[in-house]
Amino acid sequence: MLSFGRTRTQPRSIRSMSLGGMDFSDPKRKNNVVGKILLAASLTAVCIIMLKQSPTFNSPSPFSLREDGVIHVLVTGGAGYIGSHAALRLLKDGYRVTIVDNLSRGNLGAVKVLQELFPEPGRLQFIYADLGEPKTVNSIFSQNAFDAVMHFAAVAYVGESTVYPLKYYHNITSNTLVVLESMAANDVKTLIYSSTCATYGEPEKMPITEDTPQVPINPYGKAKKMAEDIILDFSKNSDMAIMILRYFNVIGSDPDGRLGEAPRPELREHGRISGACFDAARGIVAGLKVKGTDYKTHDGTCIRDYIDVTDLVDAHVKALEKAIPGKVGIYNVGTGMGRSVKEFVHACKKATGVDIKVDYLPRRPGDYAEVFSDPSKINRELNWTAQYTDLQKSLQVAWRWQKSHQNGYGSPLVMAS
Ligand SMILES: O=c1ccn([C@@H]2O[C@H](COP(=O)(O)OP(=O)(O)O[C@H]3OC[C@@H](O)[C@H](O)[C@H]3O)[C@@H](O)[C@H]2O)c(=O)[nH]1
Repeated sequence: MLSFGRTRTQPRSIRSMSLGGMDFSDPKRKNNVVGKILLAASLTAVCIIMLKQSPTFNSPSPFSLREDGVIHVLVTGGAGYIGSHAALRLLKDGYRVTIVDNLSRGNLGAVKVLQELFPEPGRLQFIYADLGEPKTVNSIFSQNAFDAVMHFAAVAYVGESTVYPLKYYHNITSNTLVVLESMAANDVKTLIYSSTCATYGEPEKMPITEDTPQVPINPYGKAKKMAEDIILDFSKNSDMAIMILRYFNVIGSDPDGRLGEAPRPELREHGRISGACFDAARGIVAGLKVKGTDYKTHDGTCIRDYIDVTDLVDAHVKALEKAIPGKVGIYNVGTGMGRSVKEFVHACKKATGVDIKVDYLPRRPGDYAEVFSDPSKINRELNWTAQYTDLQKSLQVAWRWQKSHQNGYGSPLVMAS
């Protein structure tokens, strides 16, 4: 039985939740008032349609009808790549899940997939909201009895963070503060926080342990480090159970092909290496741009530790199960193996069967030469070990989804059919 051994006042219905939490901070959208209004109108329509189709819509909210002690997890960013995979795993394991997402980076189509897999009343609810709005967030918390929060929602491109640093500090650091304040105000006792290897910067010694000094070198890593610091300071006078997971480079997708990674095409220039390789393999872009060949590594390209998303969400569930009140656990989540960008591209060519054209460009601002993890602490303390360590196989699985979803989930604001 998934229970935290405590009873809470059961939540009221969320169906009247405002749709006002939209993120218009993207500089490209700023001056487009008409665009904002149209987007707001279409999102409102789409979300209402989705909620009407949702098994959780019919009143009263099934979430207010259950007294069965099932653990209720708030998954922020649950429409995104990692968040949706985590929500799938939680639902499969019998948890009750609420996804909060502003759809600025995530996809409604991913939520629809989850709803179709778990249509039973009281399993999954979706709330469209922006974590940058404290009042909205607090009302979501006060209307639901969350037992735990997995806080994934975040912008997460190193390159983009160097161009729009304020967006990163706001979206990552400030929004984490909002979530933490709402958790504290509503007595939510467990937090699993998505942090990153980017908080370490460019350490002199490899592999990276949790004691390696954190000296981030880009706004993304700095914003996450600041969020970690806020959480750590808060924890000193709190009985909240907290786990901070520092991910290395996440790849792959659901082995059963239900979910995948669908980054925004308009952010392609900032996108991660896996998406860039797949775009090149599909011929959507002319070729892959490898950014930097003069690093002090064995082949001149950056070295990263690629962790499969299935392993990553497993680490989250283990962290949730083993979180201890009043304590903070900090863990690297990686394979312990470093691979260069050139090695990654080679694996991607094999996985896709496409001889991807490669162009070599200068370094990307904010990049560090080499990071890979020492995962022994999480192996030992959470009994977690990466299982999907064959890079080519992980990329093959992701490529299958990419090929069968040429347009991702379709428009991010509509449901996959
Ligand atoms: O098109 C591309 C994209 C990326 N790259 C290179 O590939 C390497 C990996 O870059 P990615 O953008 O995929 O990933 P990063 O290492 O910058 O950060 C990533 O890992 C840590 C996570 O927490 C971050 O959210 C994630 O963005 C870098 O050397 C980068 O310069 C290219 O050569 N071409």
